[in-house]
Amino acid sequence: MTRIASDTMREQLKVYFIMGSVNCAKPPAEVLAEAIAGGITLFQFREKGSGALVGEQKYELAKQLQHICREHGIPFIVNDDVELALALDADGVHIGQEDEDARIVRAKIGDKILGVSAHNLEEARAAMDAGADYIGVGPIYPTKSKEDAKKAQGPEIIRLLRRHGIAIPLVAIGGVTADNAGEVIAAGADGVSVISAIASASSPETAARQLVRAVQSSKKGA
Ligand SMILES: Nc1nc(C(F)(F)F)ncc1COP(=O)(O)OP(=O)(O)O
Ligand SMILES: [Mg+2]
Repeated sequence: MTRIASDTMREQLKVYFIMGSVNCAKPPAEVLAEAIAGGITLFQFREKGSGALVGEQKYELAKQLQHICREHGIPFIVNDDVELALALDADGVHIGQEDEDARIVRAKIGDKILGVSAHNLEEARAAMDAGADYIGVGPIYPTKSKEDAKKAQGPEIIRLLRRHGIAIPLVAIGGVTADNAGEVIAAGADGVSVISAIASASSPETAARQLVRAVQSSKKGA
């Protein structure tokens, strides 16, 4: 296995759905299947926050969601929990600044996809040096999906990183919706990552489809 090519990573980042059981009004498997039908390009299992599953229940839910992703050719990324990602042979992991060191995680996961959160130029450069395949930048807008989220920075942070030569695949996260996705792509993001915009929607399929359209039309306009 070799590391994912940047162009392939950029394609996969287009509409990146992140979810766990606490984010879903309907059964998570149903929400994920609908999101995939709506055209999401990547999925992250993020079982976190008050009421999140742990242990065997968390493992079983992850396996169930990974199976749905595999059936539809959608890469399955695990948030934070590197051991779970290895146990499931997931396609990759996402870690933040407060999680395990990126270099150590890269050594553990070999050529699997490694995503790293970055909030500024220094963190973005460090993530690249540590071998990240993409960076998650945000929160761009205020978010209710992450209890300890930092202050929203707006699309300007994306423009700043690109202006300083940060060319790595980059996904914007934090309060992104179909209404603001266009300005995030125009600022230089390769894709958008969402939790509640899809997970809390009455129709996750429609919500995903609207995000896909918003990203595609912004890229066409580029
Ligand atoms: N989970 C994430 N996924 C992304 C992605 F790029 F994938 F969109 N970007 C950022 C985060 C946030 O990661 P982190 O700062 O560790 O907080 P948490 O573990 O609570 O999510
Ligand atoms: Mg984390």
